[in-house]
Amino acid sequence: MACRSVISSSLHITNSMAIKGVLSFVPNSPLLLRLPKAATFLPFSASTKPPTKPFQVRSVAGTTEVASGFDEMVSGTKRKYYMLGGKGGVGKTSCAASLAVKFANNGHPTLVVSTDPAHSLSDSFAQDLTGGALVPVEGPDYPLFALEINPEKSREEFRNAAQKSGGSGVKDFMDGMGLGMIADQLGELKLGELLDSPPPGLDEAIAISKVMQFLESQEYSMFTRIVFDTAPTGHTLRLLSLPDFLDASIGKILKLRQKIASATSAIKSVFGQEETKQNAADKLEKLRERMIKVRDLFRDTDSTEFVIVTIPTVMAVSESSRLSASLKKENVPVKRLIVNQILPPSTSDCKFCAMKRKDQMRALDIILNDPELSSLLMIQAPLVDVEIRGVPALKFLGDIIWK
Ligand SMILES: Nc1ncnc2c1ncn2[C@@H]1O[C@H](COP(=O)(O)OP(=O)(O)OP(=O)(O)O)[C@@H](O)[C@H]1O
Repeated sequence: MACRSVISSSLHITNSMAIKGVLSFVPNSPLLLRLPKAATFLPFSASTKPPTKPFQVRSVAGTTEVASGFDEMVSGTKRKYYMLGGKGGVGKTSCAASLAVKFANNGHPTLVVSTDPAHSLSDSFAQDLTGGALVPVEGPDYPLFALEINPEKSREEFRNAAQKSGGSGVKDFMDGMGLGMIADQLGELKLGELLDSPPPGLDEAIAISKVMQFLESQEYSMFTRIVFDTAPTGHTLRLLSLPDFLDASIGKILKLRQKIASATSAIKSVFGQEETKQNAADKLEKLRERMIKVRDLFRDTDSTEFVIVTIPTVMAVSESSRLSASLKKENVPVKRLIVNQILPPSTSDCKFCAMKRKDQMRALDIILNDPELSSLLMIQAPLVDVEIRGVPALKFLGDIIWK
């Protein structure tokens, strides 16, 4: 009974949404888009108390809507990086994919990359993007390519290669992955020995090394906008603090190596061991320096921006606030906050919708009073009444969010 009432309420949400009918599926035909001539829903219904701060200036809907600053995001031909991140399931992929489509429709050859081990870019574009290579996305005016990096699978392949043909297999595999640099740096550390207990964060190292590949290789030089659909908050922060993580991992690697060395060769001269360790340390230090270069790039306000995506719930807002604080601590530029899946005011007597929206308004109020989040440009994205899949739907969402 309870279940039935939720289902009927959900249907009610769909029917009562002010943007209902904007996206409609016709069986056996492509997605039809009927773009609204003018958005008619207002940010607040009479039944919900508006947030205490002047919310309208940041509203996506209604007459007082303010742009997300897309003009600034799209201007200039110098390469720019956008990383979208936040709590799991809030709509990071949809927002990242819609931004990539928008860039590609506004003159930028664009690459969208997923570093989330649980990829959903393929689902979002309704296209198979797996395989770890660049895949062209059909539809936008300018080239749009997508890349899903699967760090866990890569590690598995790495392990297999090592088991099959020892050191050279590892080297070949790493070269193929664009990781030759890491192989060179770590070569003397006998990576095969470490595979049974890979240092924590190897996944992130693989992902970041792909980023380094973008920066250096000719193949990627055409892209003037690179959009990252990042893994949920925890992973993102580890990725951003990679040089620190490497410091810790380097320590672990050297300790492990020391253990192996003392167990297998008790008679080695102390001098010889020290020398090898010193070489290894030097090489790892070089690797760390390269990672620092990447870290600096991600902290470069001219070329990089981290966009936090959230939904209007207290839990998601709390996590976003912590993420914003951590990013600030890491000196990563953050300007925009997307609040996704906002319900329009209920135009019916649906109690569920009214309650839900009231809750959402409270969460928006918390954002506006949050010391970490209140200074960000808040972009509101409505909950739309169909799943956002495929380029036309992403274009539609992008035209709402990125103005
Ligand atoms: N504004 C919206 N209106 C309606 N549905 C939405 C909206 N934004 C996202 N969705 C839907 O919510 C689901 C989750 O979205 P998405 O995959 O973009 O989230 P995510 O944060 O990337 O998730 P994950 O952390 O699992 O990767 C998808 O089915 C997507 O179509």
